Amino acid sequence: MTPHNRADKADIASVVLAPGDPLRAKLVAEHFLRDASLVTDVRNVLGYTGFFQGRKVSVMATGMGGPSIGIYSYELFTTYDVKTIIRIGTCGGLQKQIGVGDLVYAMTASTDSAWAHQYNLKGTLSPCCDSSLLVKAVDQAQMMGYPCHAGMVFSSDLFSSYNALGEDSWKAWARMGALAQDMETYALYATAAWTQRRALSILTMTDSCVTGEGFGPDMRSKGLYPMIEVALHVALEV
Ligand SMILES: O=P(O)(O)O[C@H]1O[C@H](CO)[C@@H](O)[C@H]1O
Ligand SMILES: O=c1cc[nH]c(=O)[nH]1
Repeated sequence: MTPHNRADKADIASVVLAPGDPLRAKLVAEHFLRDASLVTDVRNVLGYTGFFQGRKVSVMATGMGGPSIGIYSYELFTTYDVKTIIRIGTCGGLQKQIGVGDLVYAMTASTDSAWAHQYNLKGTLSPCCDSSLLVKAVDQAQMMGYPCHAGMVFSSDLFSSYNALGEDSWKAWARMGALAQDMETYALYATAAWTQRRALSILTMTDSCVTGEGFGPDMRSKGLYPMIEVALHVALEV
């Protein structure tokens, strides 16, 4: 147990899928896992453990933003000895070739946060995903016929245009090649690096900053199924 997780250590699998939204964790447990049970609900941040094709898998929400996923991932990697976290998140699209619903794999993350200051590095940290997870996820998407893009994502402390620079705040990051914007990948990858564990962020592009297109309310759960399917099949192989 931790201040943020009431599960017993044995109740958390060695691989955890990690959406921001607690209700997405519930959806994965109810629609994709067998024999899933709720193992933690501290602060209504829901975590479940069940089985996917015979493999024990946990799915636990992380909340929104680096500090929030930082807490949950740190506790999972250390107290719970989790080996692999696969984030299943949504993102804003920063490039025109990325369609609404496409998968974005974060090879590395850039950030506007001060997250890496804690490590006292004499430079700039560019944390990256685990390459073996990335290769498996690319293979899975190709086999399943889901469009996917791999590259750098921008993990911000701020949601999209909710900031003083407003609507065009993402453009400098897009020019530097960021595929998409989320809020958690940087802190997750840095925490995985610090604890010497493995992580991959698989994101679904739900809101294009380029075109203004996005998922309607009905697609905000069903439209995430390809990402969930890919993540679960990657989990089978780790
Ligand atoms: O859909 P999730 O996983 O929460 O991810 C994205 O959605 C939230 C913002 O709406 C942020 O957490 C962002 O990173
Ligand atoms: O961070 C996010 C997540 C979803 N959509 C966005 O525009 N930004």
